[in-house]
Amino acid sequence: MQHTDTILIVDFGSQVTQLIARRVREAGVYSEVAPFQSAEAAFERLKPAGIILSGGPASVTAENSPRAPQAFFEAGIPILGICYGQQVMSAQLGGNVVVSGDGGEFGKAFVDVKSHCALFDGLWAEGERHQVWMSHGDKVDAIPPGFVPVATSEGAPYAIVADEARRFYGVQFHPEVVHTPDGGKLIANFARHVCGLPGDWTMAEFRDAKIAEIRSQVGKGKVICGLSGGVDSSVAALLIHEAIGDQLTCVFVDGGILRAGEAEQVVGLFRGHYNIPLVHVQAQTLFMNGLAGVTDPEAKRKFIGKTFIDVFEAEAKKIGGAEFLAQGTLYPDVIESVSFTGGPSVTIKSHHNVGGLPERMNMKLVEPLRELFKDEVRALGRELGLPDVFVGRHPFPGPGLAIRIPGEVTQERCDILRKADAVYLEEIRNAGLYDAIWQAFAVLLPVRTVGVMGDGRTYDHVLALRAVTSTDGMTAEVFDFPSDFLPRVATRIVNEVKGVNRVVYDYTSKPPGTIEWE
Ligand SMILES: Nc1ncnc2c1ncn2[C@@H]1O[C@H](COP(=O)(O)OP(=O)(O)OP(=O)(O)O)[C@@H](O)[C@H]1O
Ligand SMILES: O=c1[nH]c(=O)c2[nH+]cn([C@@H]3O[C@H](COP(=O)(O)O)[C@@H](O)[C@H]3O)c2[nH]1
Ligand SMILES: NC(=O)CC[C@H](N)C(=O)O
Ligand SMILES: [Mg+2]
Repeated sequence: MQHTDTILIVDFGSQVTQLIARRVREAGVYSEVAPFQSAEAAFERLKPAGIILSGGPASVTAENSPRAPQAFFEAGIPILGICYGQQVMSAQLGGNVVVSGDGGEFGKAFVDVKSHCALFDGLWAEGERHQVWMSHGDKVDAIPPGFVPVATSEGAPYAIVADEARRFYGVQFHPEVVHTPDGGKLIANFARHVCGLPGDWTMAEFRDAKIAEIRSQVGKGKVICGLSGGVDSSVAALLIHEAIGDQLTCVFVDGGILRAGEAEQVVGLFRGHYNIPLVHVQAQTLFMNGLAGVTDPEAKRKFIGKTFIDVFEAEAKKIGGAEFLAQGTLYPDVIESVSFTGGPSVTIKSHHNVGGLPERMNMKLVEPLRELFKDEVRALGRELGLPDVFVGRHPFPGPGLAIRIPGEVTQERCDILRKADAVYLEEIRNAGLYDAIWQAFAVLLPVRTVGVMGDGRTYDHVLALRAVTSTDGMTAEVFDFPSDFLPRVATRIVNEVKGVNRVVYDYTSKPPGTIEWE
């Protein structure tokens, strides 16, 4: 893709680098992330109007720690260094970085604005104090020639530094995370005001650029698209269909780990709205047999990821072969499974469509949504005219009910969970709460407790209910139901679902919990 008006983000391995890209896109400016190892090539290709250096886990003080290409500092374009990015810029331009003796700053902090710089235009004024989010062990203790400190914090005398002549800025905190309330505006000021970009980039442009990219990747080849009926794969399928028309076949897999009525609903809705060939594969036996005896969450995920691919490959054969497999992979799937850059960030869980993929794949991947977050995909879906029933659906993970049954997954347990989950979702819809919640589901625990029903003793499963709000699935808050709601659901479930005699609610936010239990 050739873009003018681009910002290049150099990734040093931070867990939140893509959030920088997202904030820049929110400011109406296109941006691309490149790992520091290949940043020079990306620079040549994009000819960016500005550069942002990300945070990262390394210490600038360590031997052989990553550096930015020195030529970037001589290119005459604005640079914003964030955390590690600020530290590396300081080290490379003649300042100094030390490991702070008192262990650093982690979490909420405040900066005091000491003097003005272009990042603050229309936003912050001298003498004000603002909340930011810090996560650093090292700090800059001498700034390079040309820089002045423009804001300080308790733990970082150089919380924000600026060299207005060269348009270089460094911040020790993370403006890209929501816990820095004005962070998005600081990044927008950098992208539009400092770099002088118009801020007119839109999802419509993303759509056009991706369609061109898909055409050039696929050529005359055939594509199989794993379609779950979720918003991600539906958007991916539409985009690919716009690009290559009848070279595309969609495949919906029912492995017995779907919710009640889901297969009929998805296949019906999709066939009702679109004229795209859709194969409905019944693979319940294959999945259930393979899951027998598997209790480790990562082993479940890897088995499911591999089995999905086996099914896709078998279907590809039936249509005379397909060179490409399309998936609705999003950025959060990627960041939690593997580091985006192959760099040093840590694996949290193997999403079935990324870290759960088998090592040898016969088909090449087409993943047009790989850089996007869920709410951006929803915006793209609306852009493509996807009906609200698809756009507004709660996310549902590919490994489905299997990762909501800690311990062994059996047909019987899936059936119990399916029933309980359906009651919970029905009550949520009846209460008009579906759209206020980001994701809601039940988890069947491998724990039995004693109860009393009809004067008899019961000894049955515990069911946990979860509901969260979120914008992108990277962080989540517990949903606060009206006080009569959960008791009503609990009563219905215990009365209607044989095998469950106790219901509990999960109050854990993400972090420290994840949304799913496995
Ligand atoms: N039952 C399924 N059949 C075929 N492909 C699937 C199935 N479940 C998941 N996939 C594939 O795995 C990808 C990732 O799943 P994921 O759940 O993240 O996305 P989604 O289902 O499209 O959207 P959502 O996150 O809203 O549920 C999907 O985009 C799709 O390509
Ligand atoms: O397609 C998917 N394949 C997976 O393997 C997978 N694991 C988690 N999820 C979904 O991702 C979001 C974040 O979930 P976690 O906080 O549990 O990581 C939530 O929306 C989860 O439902 C998955 N989606
Ligand atoms: N978040 C970061 O970029 C941290 C930078 C560096 N590793 C430090 O601890 O200071
Ligand atoms: Mg899904």
